[in-house]
Amino acid sequence: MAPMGIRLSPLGIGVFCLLGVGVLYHLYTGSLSSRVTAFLLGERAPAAAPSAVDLRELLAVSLLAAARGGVEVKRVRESNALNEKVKSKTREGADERMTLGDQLSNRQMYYLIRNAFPSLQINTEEQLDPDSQEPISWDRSIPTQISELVPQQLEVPAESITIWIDPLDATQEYTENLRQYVTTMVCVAVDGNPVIGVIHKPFSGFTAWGMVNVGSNVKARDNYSKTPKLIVSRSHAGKVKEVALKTFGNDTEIIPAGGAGYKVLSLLEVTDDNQEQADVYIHTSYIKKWDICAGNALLRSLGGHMTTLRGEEIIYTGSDGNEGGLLASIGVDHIALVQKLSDKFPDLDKSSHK
Ligand SMILES: Nc1ncnc2c1ncn2[C@@H]1O[C@H](COP(=O)(O)O)[C@@H](OP(=O)(O)O)[C@H]1O
Ligand SMILES: [Mg+2]
Ligand SMILES: [Mg+2]
Ligand SMILES: [Mg+2]
Repeated sequence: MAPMGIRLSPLGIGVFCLLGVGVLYHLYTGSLSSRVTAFLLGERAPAAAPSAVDLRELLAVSLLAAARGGVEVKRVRESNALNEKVKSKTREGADERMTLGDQLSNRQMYYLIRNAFPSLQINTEEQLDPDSQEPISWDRSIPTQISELVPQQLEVPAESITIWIDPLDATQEYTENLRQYVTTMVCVAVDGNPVIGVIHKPFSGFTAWGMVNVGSNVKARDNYSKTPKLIVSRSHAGKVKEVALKTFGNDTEIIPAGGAGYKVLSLLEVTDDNQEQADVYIHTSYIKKWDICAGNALLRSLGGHMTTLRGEEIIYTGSDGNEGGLLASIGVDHIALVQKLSDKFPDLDKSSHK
């Protein structure tokens, strides 16, 4: 009989003893004691550093970022207050322009991704003012088109990821009000390989995305011409026409167009008005990785290729520049194209076509 007339049931004693053993075990292993200590000291428990990131989440946030950036791009263009500046010169001496559209889109896109994934490496074209951060957040929802395609998490180590953002591709054409060429782009590279690409057209609302080995919302066309129609830069042409005509013949059709994103879309079956079609995209001068990474991932997700003119894969880590020119194709023999180029230009090297 217990004191003061309380009777302890044997079951109650058993449960109490088990709880006691559990508490002692947690204290011993330290997990509870550290949490109790943190609580007593008023500390917030540190969030576990996420060492793995779900690629489905990265695709979802990339789509949202491209769309949010696009809203700014469109709004600024429609306001007609572009606040255009020359920020620098290209190696060839052309003006590199930047507008309020580039800057505001950059801020939205960068902080949306940065706030959702603070530990990831993000490389974006425009500079950010650390004093005016954007308190934008992502609700972590994954669109059904993605979750249906990939029901399971696709985890990769956070350290393996590099994100490339082009907040406004075809700035030159944007300033000329050639709206069809303008895109916003996000790319996710894993160990330097382009894996997720998003290209969004702000003025039509069209978006193309692809994830390598997973799928895409667009397709390659059914047919590509054996005498390829080439698409090239209209504002940073360099020696591309000379190279194109000498390689593919003087009768080759060449389409000058703005934007690296736009030119990749021209190789695909795209249900968007104001989108020309071509068979091969060639660029002979220097170009930055944020201009080409999304298109590279998108093409790869559909079985296409984007390489240097020499056929080398482009690695999306480290320096932001691509030196070896660009050759992009799908549905044709890419190696044969590389061979054709090097037959005509045996001395084609990293510096000869800037
Ligand atoms: N020689 C060069 N040097 C630097 N950037 C270049 C370049 N050629 C093209 N680009 C960039 O690549 C993108 C597509 O160019 P183009 O329309 O001439 O094909 C543009 O991106 P932005 O508009 O994002 O700056 C442009 O600035
Ligand atoms: Mg660009
Ligand atoms: Mg840009
Ligand atoms: Mg630019």
